[in-house]
Amino acid sequence: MANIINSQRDNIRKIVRKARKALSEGQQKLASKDLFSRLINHPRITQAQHVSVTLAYDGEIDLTLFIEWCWRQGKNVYLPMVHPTLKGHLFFLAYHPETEMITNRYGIKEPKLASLFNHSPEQLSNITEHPEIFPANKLDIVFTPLVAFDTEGNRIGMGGGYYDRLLAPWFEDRSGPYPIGLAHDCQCVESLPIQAWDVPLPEIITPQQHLHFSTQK
Ligand SMILES: Nc1nc2c(c(=O)[nH]1)N(C=O)[C@@H](CNc1ccc(C(=O)N[C@@H](CCC(=O)O)C(=O)O)cc1)CN2
Ligand SMILES: Nc1ncnc2c1ncn2[C@@H]1O[C@H](COP(=O)(O)OP(=O)(O)OP(=O)(O)O)[C@@H](O)[C@H]1O
Repeated sequence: MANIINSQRDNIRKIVRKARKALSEGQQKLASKDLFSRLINHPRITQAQHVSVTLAYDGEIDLTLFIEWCWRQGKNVYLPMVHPTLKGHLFFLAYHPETEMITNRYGIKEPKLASLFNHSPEQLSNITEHPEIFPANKLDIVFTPLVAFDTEGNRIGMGGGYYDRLLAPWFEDRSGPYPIGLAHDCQCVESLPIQAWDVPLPEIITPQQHLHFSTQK
């Protein structure tokens, strides 16, 4: 059964990734502008001080306009860094116009955490606190990337389990950072086959829609 679900999920990933990658430059630009207008008029977003975002990858919607607006507003912006040794875990690092960047194992740009390069693999596995790492539970909003979402707020991502792990405390008892999913409209499917660890989102914003879901455990 689990195998059937996994192959269905992989199929959906393949189809939706192809659809978003097929968007033209013009469609991407328009989508990015329309999403931007929605984001800057959202009360929870205008009130947030610490937000994590992502840099567009694999046809994802481009958040550059929004990121630059956050900087102008004096908000603190963070990007995920893939943990060098702990599988499936992310760190959040400050992102500003002068941040030195590197390309991670997936080909996504992320801030360079210079001092980490001096640590052994054993030391790296034990790092949870570090002056340059912003604690995830202090983020006001985690803008959550996704590959596909459905009409009940379920999402699947690229398959790393990074955001499911990160959002588990929020799902458990609303103790972690608040997630808002961001996507193109073409990433919506009718119904996703879900797994026990999947965290449904309370809100998903696309260029054309602002969806709210009542997510109960
Ligand atoms: N823009 C963005 N940044 C993000 C994420 C995301 O979904 N979008 N992530 C959200 O979790 C994390 C990265 N997660 C990822 C998980 C798997 C693959 C992946 O398998 N990519 C390629 C293979 C790349 C390679 O290994 O060379 C593939 O699917 O073919 C990519 C990213 C952190 N940063
Ligand atoms: N909270 C969790 N604790 C432990 N393992 C988890 C958790 N969430 C997901 N995983 C594991 O991560 C792997 C990938 O999960 P899944 O395919 O749902 O990722 P995804 O939703 O596509 O990725 P992401 O969450 O990064 O966007 C699975 O093998 C799953 O068991």
